[in-house]
Formats: sequence, C-alpha cells, structure tokens
Amino acid sequence: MPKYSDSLALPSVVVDDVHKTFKLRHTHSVKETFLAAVKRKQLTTDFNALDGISFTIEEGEAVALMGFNGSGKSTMLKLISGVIVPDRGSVMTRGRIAGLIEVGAGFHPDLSGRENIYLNAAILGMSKKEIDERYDEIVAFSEIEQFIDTEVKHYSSGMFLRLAFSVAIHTEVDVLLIDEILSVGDEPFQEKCLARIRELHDAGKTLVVVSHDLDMVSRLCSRGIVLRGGNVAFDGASAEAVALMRA
Ligand SMILES: Nc1ncnc2c1ncn2[C@@H]1O[C@H](COP(=O)(O)OP(=O)(O)OP(=O)(O)O)[C@@H](O)[C@H]1O
Repeated sequence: MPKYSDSLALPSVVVDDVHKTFKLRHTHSVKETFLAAVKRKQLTTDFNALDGISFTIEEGEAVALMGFNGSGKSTMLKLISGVIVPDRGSVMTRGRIAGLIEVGAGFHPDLSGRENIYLNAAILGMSKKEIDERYDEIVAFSEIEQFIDTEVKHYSSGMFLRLAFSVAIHTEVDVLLIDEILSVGDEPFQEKCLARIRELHDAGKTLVVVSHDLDMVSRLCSRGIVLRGGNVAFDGASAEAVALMRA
C-alpha cells in the first residue's frame, strides 16, 4: 500500500474512489460445480461491497464508520489496514497502523500468552527492546497474569480478546483501527479499554472505530461516516450520523 512520507503534515488516511467487489459463489459441491461448468451456468456473481468510497481522515481525528450489517464497514477497515487491496481507487495511510480487526488474528494457538505477546507486538512493528519495556504493562492491563504461560488455545474468547487488545493498545501506533471487538469483553474490561482508547486519542492518535453500539461511538468519535449500499450516505457530526442510523 502506498504510504505518505512521515515527515509531512498530511492526513492520516486518504480513501479515494475505492471499489471492492466480491465474488459470490452459487455452488456447494464439486458435483454442482462440474454440472454448472458443463451447462455453462455462471458459477459466481459479482457483489459490489464498496462502490466508489472517498473520504479523508486528518491526523488526530476520531471517526466512526457506521452502517447496517453488510454495509462494508469491516471491508473498509481491512482496506485501510492493508489486509486487502481495492479493485479500483486508492487507500493511502501515514504512520504506523494497528488494527484490532479480527481478534487475535495474529495469535498462534500453540504458543503461550507470553510468546504471543512477543510475536504480535513484533508483527505490529515493535522492537524486542520496546516489547521488553512494555511487557509487564501489557500483561497487567490484560489481567490474565495467571494464565500467561498457558497456550492460548486453552483461553476463553474473552481472555483471548484481553490479550490481543492489550498488545495492540500498548504498541506505538499513529492510527488505531477498532472493529467491534469491544463487544467481546466483559463490561469492566470494556470500560477500561474505552478509557485507554480515549487516552490514546487525547495523545493525538487517529482512531477509526466500527461498532453497532451507536451511543458508545458517538461519545468516542466526533465524526461519523455512514456507509449504505456501498456508498457514503453521510459524513459529518457523529450525533447526526447516529440520528440517521436511527431514522
Ligand atoms: N471475502 C468475502 N467474500 C465474499 N463476500 C464478502 C467477503 N468479505 C465481505 N463480503 C461481503 O461484503 C459485504 C460487506 O461486508 P462487511 O463485513 O464489510 O460488512 P459490515 O458492514 O462490517 O457488516 P456487519 O455490521 O455485519 O459486521 C457483505 O455483504 C459481505 O457478505
């Protein structure tokens, strides 16, 4: 993904006329696929998940991506993080990006919590020294000290989330992408995460948040972008975006 130079005062994220199409399969088995091919039936149809999306996020902004199920929010976050690329258009980002997109996506089930902290923090761009310095803080925030040497395949989904979240928010990031993951943790942990996210925002980090918890996102983010039918239906004050979602 192209990146702006870090030395210039430019926006954090520039999404320009982004299109993303997925192929939807219409066959289930090898036999069906074979028969469809023989009958020259179309095996897939194109689905335009994002159909010409443009927006710019300035450094230090907190932006909520809103929209109903399937409107393309997670796809947009994955494009910003660089996990997937657009079919047309461009996504440009500046600075280090950490995505809390798929909980523990970089976690290895056969490694312990401790080993996964090192692995994931390294993936997120931290040096061994940086991780050593933050290790205790990461573990303390996750509150799973007792299980830190247990293989993560034995963790509950909430424990997994705690560790993944803790690693991500203790890395040196410029842009933090957060997808719905707060809903997995229990309420005290959610509150703690929100407080930490606010701290990061106050420290000038850029936030892009996806959540169906409209009250939470409108408190956290001043700006809301509503996606609908693959397009931007609204881009403005988050309170107005929430009103549109509830209309
Ligand atoms: N890899 C894929 N292959 C096929 N279709 C996909 C793929 N990824 C996403 N889609 C489709 O693209 C559309 C947008 O999905 P996306 O996950 O971005 O929506 P969302 O707004 O995050 O939804 P939700 O609120 O339900 O999480 C959906 O219709 C989804 O089925």
